[in-house]
Amino acid sequence: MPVKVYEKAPAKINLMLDVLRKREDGYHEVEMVMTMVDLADRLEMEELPRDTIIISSQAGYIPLDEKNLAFQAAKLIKERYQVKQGVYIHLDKKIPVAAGLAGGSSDAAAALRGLNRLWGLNIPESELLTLGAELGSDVPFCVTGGTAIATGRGEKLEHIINPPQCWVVLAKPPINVSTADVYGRLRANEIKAHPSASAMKEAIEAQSFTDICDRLGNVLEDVTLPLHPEVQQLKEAMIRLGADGVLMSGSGPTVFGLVSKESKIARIYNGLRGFCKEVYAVRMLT
Ligand SMILES: C[C@@](CO)(OP(=O)(O)O)[C@H](O)COP(=O)(O)OP(=O)(O)OC[C@H]1O[C@@H](n2ccc(N)nc2=O)[C@H](O)[C@@H]1O
Ligand SMILES: Nc1ncnc2c1ncn2[C@@H]1O[C@H](COP(=O)(O)OP(=O)(O)O)[C@@H](O)[C@H]1O
Repeated sequence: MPVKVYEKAPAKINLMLDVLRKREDGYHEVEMVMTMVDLADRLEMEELPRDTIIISSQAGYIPLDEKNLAFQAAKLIKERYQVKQGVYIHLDKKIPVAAGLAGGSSDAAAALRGLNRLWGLNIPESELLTLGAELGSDVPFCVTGGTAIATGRGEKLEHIINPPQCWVVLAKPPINVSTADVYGRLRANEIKAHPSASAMKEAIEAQSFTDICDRLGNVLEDVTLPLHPEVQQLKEAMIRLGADGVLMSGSGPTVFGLVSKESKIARIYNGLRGFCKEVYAVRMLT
């Protein structure tokens, strides 16, 4: 059995996000198309002989106790599979926190995958998905990665082919947005324009970059944009600078721009750096 394993935990973006209704359990029934981008945290997991979970990170602004989603993943797997050993998990954070990019969820998913290997548990992926759903709505998608249509509260997945390769420019304004607060403020029965998951699926299956850009849509923008006008300004700046399609990811506040031509990247990246410090130019993970 290995004594140390490594896992990459990539960020997700939502190419479309629709909310159908609020459920009795407080969650919202959603329809989303999700994919991964090449901006990733890195987890190092080392077995400890004693029954303990220790988390460390160079990022000063995330919890390192039981509030950390990687800690919760380790605790869940230890309890469910009666693992007596402990683990030391180091999180090399690269994904901005509370950004709408599922950094915490992807860390939890990477911990599930990594600990399955570290402890030789042979848990099938279907079971990792069930465990993931106990940790958060976005965790199952982060367990598998790829591109998927997510329904239910986000945990039911239908995998589809990846979009065609392109650049993704991400910009996170220096504000904090809470996912629970954004869903809490949404009036699901007052949504005027519902983006279509099937139209986005068709565009991806046709590998049409233009149609993908035309069909981007996220109803959570209805909540976050009026609350934080700088997100709208960032969207406008990205379009002005030449991005082919622009959308807020998840509950925000990160805005992403899809760009097909590499020659445009420097102008967009440098232009955005005038607005905000946290800008990344990465590839779509295909
Ligand atoms: C909006 C999205 C889009 O991908 O991502 P982020 O912006 O967080 O990255 C997700 O739906 C977020 O998923 P995730 O961040 O895993 O949410 P959870 O931890 O399960 O839930 C946090 C809170 O959001 C609300 N919530 C979440 C999912 C959902 N389908 N309906 C909800 O109403 C609930 O109030 C819940 O208490
Ligand atoms: N490993 C982790 N990385 C980042 N944030 C974490 C982690 N564990 C718990 N959190 C908490 O989860 C919340 C949401 O973080 P994150 O997953 O980055 O954002 P989002 O849900 O917007 O994609 C933050 O408030 C953060 O304190």
